[in-house]
Amino acid sequence: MNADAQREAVYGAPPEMLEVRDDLTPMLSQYADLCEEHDDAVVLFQVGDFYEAFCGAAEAVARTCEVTLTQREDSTGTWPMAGIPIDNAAGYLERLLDAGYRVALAEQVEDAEEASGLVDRAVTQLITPGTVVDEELLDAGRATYLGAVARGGGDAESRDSDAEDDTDTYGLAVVDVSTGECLVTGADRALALEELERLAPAELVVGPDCDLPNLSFDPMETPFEPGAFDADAARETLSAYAPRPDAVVESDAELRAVGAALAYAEYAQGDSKLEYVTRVTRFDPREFLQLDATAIRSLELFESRSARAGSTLFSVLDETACALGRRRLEAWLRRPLVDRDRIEARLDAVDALCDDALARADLRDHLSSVYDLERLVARVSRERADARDLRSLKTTLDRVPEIREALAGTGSDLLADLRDSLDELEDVRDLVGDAVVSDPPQEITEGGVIADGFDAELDDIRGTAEAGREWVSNLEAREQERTGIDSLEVGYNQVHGYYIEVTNPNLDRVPDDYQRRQTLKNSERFYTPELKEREDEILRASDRADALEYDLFCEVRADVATESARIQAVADALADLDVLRTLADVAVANDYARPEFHAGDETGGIRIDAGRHPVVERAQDEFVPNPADLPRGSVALVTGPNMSGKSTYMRQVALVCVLAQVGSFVPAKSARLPVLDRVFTRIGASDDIAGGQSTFMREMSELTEILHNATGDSLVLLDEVGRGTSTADGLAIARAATEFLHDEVGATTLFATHYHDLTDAADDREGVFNLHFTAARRDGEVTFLHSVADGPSSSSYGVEVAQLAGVPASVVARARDLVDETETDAGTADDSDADGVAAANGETDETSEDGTLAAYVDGLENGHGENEHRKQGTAATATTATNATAAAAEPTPELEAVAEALREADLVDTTPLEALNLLSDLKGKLE
Ligand SMILES: Nc1ncnc2c1ncn2[C@@H]1O[C@H](COP(=O)(O)OP(=O)(O)OP(=O)(O)O)[C@@H](O)[C@H]1O
Repeated sequence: MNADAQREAVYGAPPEMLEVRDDLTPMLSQYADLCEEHDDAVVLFQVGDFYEAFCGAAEAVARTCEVTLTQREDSTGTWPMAGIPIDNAAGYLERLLDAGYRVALAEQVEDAEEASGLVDRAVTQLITPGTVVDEELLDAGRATYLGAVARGGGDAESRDSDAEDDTDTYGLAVVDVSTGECLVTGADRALALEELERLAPAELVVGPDCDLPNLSFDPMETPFEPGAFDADAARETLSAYAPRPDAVVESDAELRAVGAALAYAEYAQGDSKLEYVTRVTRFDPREFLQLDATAIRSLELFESRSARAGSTLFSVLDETACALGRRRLEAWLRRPLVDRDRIEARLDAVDALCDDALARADLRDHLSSVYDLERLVARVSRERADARDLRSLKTTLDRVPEIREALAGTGSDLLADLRDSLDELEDVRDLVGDAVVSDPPQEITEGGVIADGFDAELDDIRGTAEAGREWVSNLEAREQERTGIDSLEVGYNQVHGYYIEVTNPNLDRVPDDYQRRQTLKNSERFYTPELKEREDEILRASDRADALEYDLFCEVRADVATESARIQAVADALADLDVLRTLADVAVANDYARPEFHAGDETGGIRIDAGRHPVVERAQDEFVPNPADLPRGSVALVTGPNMSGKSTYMRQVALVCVLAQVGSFVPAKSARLPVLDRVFTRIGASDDIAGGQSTFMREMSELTEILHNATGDSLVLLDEVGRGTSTADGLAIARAATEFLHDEVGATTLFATHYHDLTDAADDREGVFNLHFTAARRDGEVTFLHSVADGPSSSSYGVEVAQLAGVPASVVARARDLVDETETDAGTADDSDADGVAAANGETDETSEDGTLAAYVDGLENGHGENEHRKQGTAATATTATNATAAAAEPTPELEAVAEALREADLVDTTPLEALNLLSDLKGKLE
């Protein structure tokens, strides 16, 4: 049984219970019913302070949560049982979710003390990765989406079977059940899938006939009634959230997707409308800079793949003061803009804040005491908010006037608009302020929640209780006087209530109206009829007060819930403000510059003066800024040795563009940019290996994506494309792709390559040019300069990298001889101009054709230092080289062993780091 099947096996009513169904105790019968109704989840059944599971589900819960498996015995049998405490259920629920279970919480929905017979229970909440609302299970900095994908155009039969996949429309909708955010979009299959990857919902319901490939993220796929995807059913669901459902969506597929997403969200929340979903927002993916999952990953926006854990663009930018801002920053980074006006509006706002340190500091200060309003208001609507939540709402609203004040002097249209949309919500604030005490208890059923003066009846009841207590507190003195017993005491305990305590020696002086309550070793406890009456009065009043307080609290909460839309609008503005002030803080702290965009009718390229990589610069003592001047539609071929800075450079150009379109300042002295429609990346030959596809196949399908979809407004980064096959084929593919991108697509392209021969492509196309990174070599030591220069690279420094890695001196010396021989034979030592930096420094410069370690090894394998592609062109030279090598030296046994290990190494899939490890192993072998 696979893991999914194993999980599903414990869903539904336990078969052993069904066998004795009619004989089950009422409680277990209720359990079996609920399991049958919710046969897509583990039902956790509230029994007092615990959630219990039985039979197979109990075993799964015990195993997953590491709790004891016990038994419940009754006349019908012995049932395995496992329970988790309700008070700290979150950690256990998280374990169940992590293990891939879906959980249905069956809670007691009536007061156990008031129930006559069996307590009523119902499933109040389904807990799955996409529907969690519990704060402890949510990531504060990320939206948790549940997604639905639907395919348009009616059912499968009526769809034109000859139609191409991408002519079909797909709809995609996501709902964040914890905040009420609801987004819907539609596009052709490819674009919709790309958007799906970008939104990466934690859970997915998939409509009929949808054809989804393997996704790069791992959502829980939930089977959900196909009927929810019917257009009519979907329209019906959506109409509860939008008065004119067809005006919200633009296609049948979108309607089906958003209808199903909302229906599933409702189902998960106990089949009720989600009042806090106050807006369904439709967007077109083309309204944003399209970054597919590969680009998001390879640009390391949110996840770092290097050893520098945590070093992502997001982590560099994340100076947000509150969770609202953190989630908004994430959303902005995932979807940079393409609308020039909106970008400029954000940039104006950041600019204004950069100039106003005081406003920035004030905003940060106020925003840092802002609670997660979106999730708060959702809890209020779901009737899950407690008194502390309402106070947190008030604390947040108290900050609004101050935030408006801090914005008063800042001159930007966007900031002014945001300031205007900061409704101070005085009515809500005053209501909560008047109703709820300032430091309320966690429980809302045990009193102490509602403030004095809020409700006359409550004040009256409290007055009665208070008067009773005062009477009691004076009783001691009165009774001491009446009885003459100075040691007489009045006390209270939970079990017996109020009492008058008299020590044994004084018992003879006890008046007649004293009635015995309790006998202790040295004393007796009494009560009087009057004391009993007062006690009942106090207790009645407290009970009534508690009940009334609860009712009043629920009324206040419901009143606040009716203002959800207004509160959400404030949350929205606060989130934007926090991101804008964060971007300003980051810009000032890191010396970023405001980017400029080419005017509307200009079609300029990318021009960056002294650009830096925002993440790498943080990890370096000294980062070398580099310029970029990439005319629109040009292809820059970037060569240079391993470790010289090619990837960093290419990524930094892309990151500057992405940041600019987010509305952020950029790490550069200045930048003049086009508005890009997409950024494509194909980076690293051994990256992103998807199951079932060879590295090369994967590489080629990504290349295909790019060649098909890039436009003249796109930026394309290619790193070592073609390396996964033979040199001749790889070079040919790289060359053809370069020509196609230049001639047909017109996308601005940066292409890092070790194929030196590719650099010739610059000779016959004006828009193709060479850039290179170089290193300085002095006394056999190599230093990477990390600065970009015009023209192709001429030196590989592969031997120096080997030396840096600790390859034995004899091997390094031999390799150097081989390189020298190759260069002499090939007569290619004409590169002094190309490596201008090194030459200008008076350093020697050496050349090889191909900078990869693979090429170096190829040379060894062939018994000479020649490369395959070079051999093809100059057979005569190759012969000479072979002779020269043969004459040079007899290989020693150590070298033979090294050569053998190298022969066996699969260099196609070898990363530079692995290569260094390999070299270190070889060194070990020789030693
Ligand atoms: N401009 C720079 N200033 C300072 N250090 C840099 C710069 N660019 C890169 N580096 C440093 O050099 C290291 C290697 O850079 P990078 O990975 O870009 O090289 P590469 O040429 O792409 O190498 P490979 O061909 O092996 O992939 C980086 O991790 C960084 O530490």
